[in-house]
Amino acid sequence: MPKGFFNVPVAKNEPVKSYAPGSPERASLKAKIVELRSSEVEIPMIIGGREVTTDRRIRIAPPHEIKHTLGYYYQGDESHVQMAIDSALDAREKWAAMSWQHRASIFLKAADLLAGPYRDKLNAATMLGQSKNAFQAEIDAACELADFYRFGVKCMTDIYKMQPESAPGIWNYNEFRPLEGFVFALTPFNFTSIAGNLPVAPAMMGNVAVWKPSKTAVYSAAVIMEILQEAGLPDGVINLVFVSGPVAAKVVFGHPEFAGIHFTGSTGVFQGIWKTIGENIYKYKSYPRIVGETGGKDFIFADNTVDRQALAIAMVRGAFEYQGQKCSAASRCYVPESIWDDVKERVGKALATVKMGPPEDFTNFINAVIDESSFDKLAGFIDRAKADDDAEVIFGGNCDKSVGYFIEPTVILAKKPDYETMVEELFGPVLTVYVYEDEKMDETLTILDNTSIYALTGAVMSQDRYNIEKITKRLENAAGNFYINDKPTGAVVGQQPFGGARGSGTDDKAGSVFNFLRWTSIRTIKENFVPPHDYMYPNFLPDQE
Ligand SMILES: NC(=O)c1ccc[n+]([C@@H]2O[C@H](COP(=O)([O-])OP(=O)(O)OC[C@H]3O[C@@H](n4cnc5c(N)ncnc54)[C@H](O)[C@@H]3O)[C@@H](O)[C@H]2O)c1
Ligand SMILES: N[C@@H](CCC=O)C(=O)O
Repeated sequence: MPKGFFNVPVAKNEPVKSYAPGSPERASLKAKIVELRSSEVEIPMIIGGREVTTDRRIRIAPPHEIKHTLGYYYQGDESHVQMAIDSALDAREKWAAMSWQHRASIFLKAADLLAGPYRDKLNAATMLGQSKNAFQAEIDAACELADFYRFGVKCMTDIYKMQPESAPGIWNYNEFRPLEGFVFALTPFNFTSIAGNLPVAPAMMGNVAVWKPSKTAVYSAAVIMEILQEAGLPDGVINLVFVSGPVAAKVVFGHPEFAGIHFTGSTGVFQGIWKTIGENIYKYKSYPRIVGETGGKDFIFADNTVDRQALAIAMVRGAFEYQGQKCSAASRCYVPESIWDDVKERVGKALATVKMGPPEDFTNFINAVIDESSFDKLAGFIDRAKADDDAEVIFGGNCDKSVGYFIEPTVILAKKPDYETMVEELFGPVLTVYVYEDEKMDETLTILDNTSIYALTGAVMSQDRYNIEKITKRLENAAGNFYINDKPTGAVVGQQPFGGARGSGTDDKAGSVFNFLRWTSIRTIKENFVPPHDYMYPNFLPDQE
């Protein structure tokens, strides 16, 4: 047990490196990319700390160069999920009993390893495996993941400090127990940091986990696991399996010791999971914690006082960084008629300079979308917009999957506010603009609020403080992360706790104390120092004559 009340190192955001021409980090990252490209890796599952292979070897290719082979991973089946659960439960007692400062040390060390000696490897794996440019890999894989681990330790200790009052003669305290059972971390392809955070946040609170990453992010997941093992994570605390979602779901959600899910991904998948958990509720020892951050239809709303150049850049960066594959990406924009021609020209000017191609060429802003099914889905929306009277493709619109899954940054002008690309999450480099009549601002805000099922991120852009205040209030429930005069992407751990409501998730705010509270079951203990020796209250005594 700890012999002292220890302060943890002060959490600070990991500084973002520039990768500018001539910088040492640029040379070192480029060398790592060459190294990773030149050898094919074999990626096993990691169950109970052991490497597990199968006879199903799946090829991994960069989305931007589908003929190149980065390596292979081994696909498991139901037996591997069961094995992962068994290993997690075997590790549970010892891990749950470990002093919190030793748990903290492991994750602080992991943060330093990934921000230091592993920075290039994790960034390069993210660039090659998920087709991210150097800057986008840096803010995600290196910085956001290091932030998740360092601020996670702060969250854990802030929670441990949450203690009740004690009246004279008694002592009350909260004990923050891990959940009884195992946690399932089910992670998406688009953020290496999210994948690395979802199994770790419960583990920091003393839980054990089964982690199933997206099949299109196995390459970087393996590096995260390597870092955690090097940081000293004991065997079985986090078990990495490569199986399909439904296979994992079948075993995990039928298990009596299933204690919680930490999910990030699409809304439909989360709703299906919630339903399955509900149907199985009688099987579980405890009520499982259900934490899910899901889809978005994120917006920018501008009025006619807006700084037009700032709006145009927010549209381009907010919609097209990482090919729009951020849950936070601006995908619908409302612009008043009086300024639209000017804004359109500025957006067009910026897009004319945007380069598209593989991330190995650091001058490319746009890389490929994640896989063929995403490419086909996006191309379908764009083709329909080209043919539809209710829409017009005003920029981009070309799609080519001959070398990799490339889709030009595309802007669609919607002639009605509920055109399909104003409503549905596309998850790609497609921004839809609706031009409203200046005098119909209030009506347009109502439309915005009612157009989609989501409420993840949104931005108001204006220079009129009355409008900023009014719109911020009016759209109170339209976004869990709301921005004023900024793009709606790029939330930083410790600064903008992240998560949405409505169809966008349970809004438990990843990387914050609100999230960490979900991974503990509090036992409150009361000790009475001098217990009474008589059952009588004073009022039972007879009146004195
Ligand atoms: N709100 C947020 O914080 C946030 C952050 C990142 C991504 N996202 C969302 O994630 C989505 C993009 O990521 P994705 O394409 O990897 O999501 P996805 O829902 O397709 O997959 C997420 C995970 O669920 C698994 N899965 C898929 N179908 C399943 C099923 N039937 N049963 C069990 N598991 C299943 C996948 O294999 C993957 O590991 C977008 O909708 C995006 O908005 C949200
Ligand atoms: N921190 C990121 C999270 C994006 C999720 O996909 C952002 O705010 O853009």
